[in-house]
Amino acid sequence: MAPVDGSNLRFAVGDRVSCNMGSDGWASGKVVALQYREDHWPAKKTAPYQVELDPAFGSALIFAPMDIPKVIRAEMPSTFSLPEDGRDAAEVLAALKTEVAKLQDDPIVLTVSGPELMAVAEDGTELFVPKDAGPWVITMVVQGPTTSAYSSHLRMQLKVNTAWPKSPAEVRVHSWIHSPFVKQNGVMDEAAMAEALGTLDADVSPLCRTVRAAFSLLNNPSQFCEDDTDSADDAAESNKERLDVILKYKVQREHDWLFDPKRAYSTETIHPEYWKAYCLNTPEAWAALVTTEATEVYSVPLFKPELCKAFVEELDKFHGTGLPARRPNSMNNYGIVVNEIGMEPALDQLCHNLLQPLAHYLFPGVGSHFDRHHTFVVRYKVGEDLGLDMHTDDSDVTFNVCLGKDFKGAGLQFCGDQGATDHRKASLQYQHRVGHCVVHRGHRRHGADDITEGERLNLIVWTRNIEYRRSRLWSKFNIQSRSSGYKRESEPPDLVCLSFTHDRDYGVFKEYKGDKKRHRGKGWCPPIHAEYEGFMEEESVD
Ligand SMILES: O=C(O)CCC(=O)C(=O)O
Ligand SMILES: [Fe+2]
Repeated sequence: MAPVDGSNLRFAVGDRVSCNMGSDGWASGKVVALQYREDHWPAKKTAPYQVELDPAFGSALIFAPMDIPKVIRAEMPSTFSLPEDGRDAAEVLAALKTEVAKLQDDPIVLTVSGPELMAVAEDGTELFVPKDAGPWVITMVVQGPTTSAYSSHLRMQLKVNTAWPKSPAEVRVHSWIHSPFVKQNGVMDEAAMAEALGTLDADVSPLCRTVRAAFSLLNNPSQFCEDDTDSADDAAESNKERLDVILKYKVQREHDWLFDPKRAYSTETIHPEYWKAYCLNTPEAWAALVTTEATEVYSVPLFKPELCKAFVEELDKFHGTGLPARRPNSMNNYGIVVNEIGMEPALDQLCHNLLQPLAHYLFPGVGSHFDRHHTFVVRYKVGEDLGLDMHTDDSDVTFNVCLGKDFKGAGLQFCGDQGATDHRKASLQYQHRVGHCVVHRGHRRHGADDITEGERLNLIVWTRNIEYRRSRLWSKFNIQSRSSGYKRESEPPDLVCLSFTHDRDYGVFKEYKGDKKRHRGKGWCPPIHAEYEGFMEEESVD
């Protein structure tokens, strides 16, 4: 056990450190105390460090529960630190280009592009695109060996800064893979990467080694999980289950081309107006295409009717097989996550190639780069799910495309941004049109009105941008910071904007019917400090 004075610890009071904040990435700060204790802790419990985070991270006082590199480490060099070996950014970029060319010869790398400049948010600042000094992003599709639980193609990105290769690349896995080394946001665990890099020969280029290291962590997790082989086994099992469904369904597909990244979303299937704007990719072309439905809510024609029809037929076919489907979220009983039935490679192409430029035009910064996408279909029908309660999405930019079939009702009601004074004030009732896509920010409150006739299926793409989630802007809308950036509501809510799942005053305005009763008294909105004048909280039981 470490002596109480902390002399065994790696850092001293005043040292600059980075702390692992889970899916929020790393936050910088300085050590302010050693062997920290809180009064309510059991007698012998201490945390090795208390750390004061920098103002960019809210100046919070946190503690590091363990003195290990996964939890706390020496402050990482900033992306913008210039190389210490006398090179300038242009030289680093040239070296990177040579390395990328070598990657093309690596048999596990199917495609590679970049390096491209990326928008970043260093140390919690706003998102911005640096002019020429990096960081850069390299995008790849890598092939897993067919015998492993990870046999699918993996889309990955490497974020590389000007201190490369001294400062390692951040590896992001965009494809949905269960791995003990891929964090919730898709970033590969830095300490595990360092360990895996240490096992590889130094005679290949640093970029090839990075890819190889990531590959071995994903493919042989048990080799690196000596103390915890269970988590490696569980992850492998989950991958296997997922791939089993994909393989079983592969031989039963109605429209094989819908799964083909080269054919699914092409000039044959994409609405001609959208295709035109996409090919021109100028602000004028996008402006001519986009309809502004309300502030920050836009719509575009996206799919041809043939594509919508084929999509709906494919989903009907999948439902008919009885294969297990993963539901998109707890609010939806009949939708499915389409990445889980084998559509991920084709949807990657829709998302990263076709939708990305539109998002960049509509929401520069947050929409300028997508990391992961979570893509699913929602289904509403009389006798099944009718509509969707008011909510915000766990996405940064959401695309919602109506696939059909025939239906009445089912408007999409928009209110305000989470944490804004008009969060629960109505702003738009959007009417879905088959083939059209509505685009909005994830933090916008919205919900689907009940369907009154027919059946409705919509394809929903939730995109996420890791850099944005590291920025100050994100902490404003982040659910966990409800208590900080959240503004006081200006007035009582509009009835259409009330949520039976989230609101503390739903019962004051509306009756909880049927199954909704279980939510009474469990809401969080508005947070106490953001209550409007005259706010009354509902009684927690009937
Ligand atoms: O039904 C719709 O159109 C909206 C669905 C939605 O907002 C969601 O699934 O997050
Ligand atoms: Fe939503």
